[in-house]
Amino acid sequence: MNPDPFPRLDPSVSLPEQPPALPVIEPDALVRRLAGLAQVYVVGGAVRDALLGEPAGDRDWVVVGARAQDLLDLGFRPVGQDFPVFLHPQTQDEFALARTERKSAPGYGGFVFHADPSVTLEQDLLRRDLTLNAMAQTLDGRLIDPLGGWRDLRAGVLRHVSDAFTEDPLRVLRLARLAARWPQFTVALGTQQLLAQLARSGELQALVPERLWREVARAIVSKQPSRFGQVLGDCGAWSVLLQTAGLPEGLAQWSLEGENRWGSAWRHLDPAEGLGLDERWTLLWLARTLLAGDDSASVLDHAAVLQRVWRVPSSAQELLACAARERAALVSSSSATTATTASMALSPRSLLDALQRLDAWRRPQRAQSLWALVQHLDTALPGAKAIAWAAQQQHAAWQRLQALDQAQVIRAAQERGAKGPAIGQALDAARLALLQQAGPGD
Ligand SMILES: Nc1ccn([C@@H]2O[C@H](COP(=O)(O)OP(=O)(O)OP(=O)(O)O)[C@@H](O)[C@H]2O)c(=O)n1
Repeated sequence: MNPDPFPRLDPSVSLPEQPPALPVIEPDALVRRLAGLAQVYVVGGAVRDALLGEPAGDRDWVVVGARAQDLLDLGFRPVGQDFPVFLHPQTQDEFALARTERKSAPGYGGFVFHADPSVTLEQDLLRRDLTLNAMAQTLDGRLIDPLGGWRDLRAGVLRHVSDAFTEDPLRVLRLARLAARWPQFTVALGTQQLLAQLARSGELQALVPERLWREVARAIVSKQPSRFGQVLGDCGAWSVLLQTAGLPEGLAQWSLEGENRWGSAWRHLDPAEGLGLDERWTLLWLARTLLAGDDSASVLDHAAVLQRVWRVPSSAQELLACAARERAALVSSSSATTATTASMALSPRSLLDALQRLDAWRRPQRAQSLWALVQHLDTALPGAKAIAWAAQQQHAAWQRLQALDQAQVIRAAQERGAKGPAIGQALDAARLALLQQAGPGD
């Protein structure tokens, strides 16, 4: 039997029985005026993070006892028509009228809101995703926690507030992303069932690519990214998301024939300190490619399609494309695929070709990213040693070539009457000569 690919980290959150005092919020003039005519509360992640003593992100507010016109009169800006959320004109904080909501049709548009001054804070908290996100605080620092958010935070449990959790498929990804942020947290049993239900429901197909990618991206750079993959894999959402983006079923499956290739690929990201989003994203796919064995050629092609569907930023797309090209070049060079590193010394010509493929002179940062990320591949994976070794040689060649006075080479070529491509050829020859002096794989 395979060892557990996801050993739990030591619990790092140890919280007292009673919630700590929350900071008093000093309202600005506009919030003070609003608080003069309605009750205002901070809700959601800002309260949760303050209780954990973690740096808070954006502040979201709930306003009870006001009408949309009251906020408009004060100068708040509506975020959309018929949606009871407004932006503070200076801080850009979101101020939402307390509301209840009900799903009336599949997809994103299908919500009916009910926001009027009679909706209470407790009713508003009930429509939220997780208990630990359904806490509020008053300006003077009083915690309002009718749904057991503190209890679950202390116990390290990600628990849905109500069955309405399933009304928004993004919540699957939000939950998985929070699990990656606090890897020691568990998912409550009933919540696991709702995740699986959502994965089966067809609702994940309606996710807007930008929102989907935003969650994936945040998870990839969080504390233990493999927990994100694991939570999505366990509930079946991962395969649905990949298949929706066009991956064939066999490649999209979270685990196959007793093997969990996706799980193993995600695990590469856990110790990937020092790597940014683009590098980690590429590492995930490269690891999955090497784990694919015979199917490996198609994995990176499918990745290229998926990242267009998910609107992955171009810098990440380009890095993955570089990895795909380098891998193809290595596979086609038979010496590089043999098991021993001694036989994998790349010739000066092939090193120079690789630097050109990587466009290393114009995009040195991207080449460095590729060289760095492949060092995180598990060397037990077929082909991983060859890739890491090739990257080291390319990096060493690149460093050696920094000694070349390119301006001088260009001047000398011009003095000989060279123009256009001939100058490029002169540079190439000078670089090759320098690498040859140093010897292959030196
Ligand atoms: N799909 C969603 C998105 C948000 N919320 C609720 O709205 C709050 C604010 O959402 P958002 O600002 O997107 O996230 P936070 O939880 O505040 O913070 P994080 O950035 O960690 O997600 C959440 O805490 C949660 O109560 C929800 O119930 N369902």
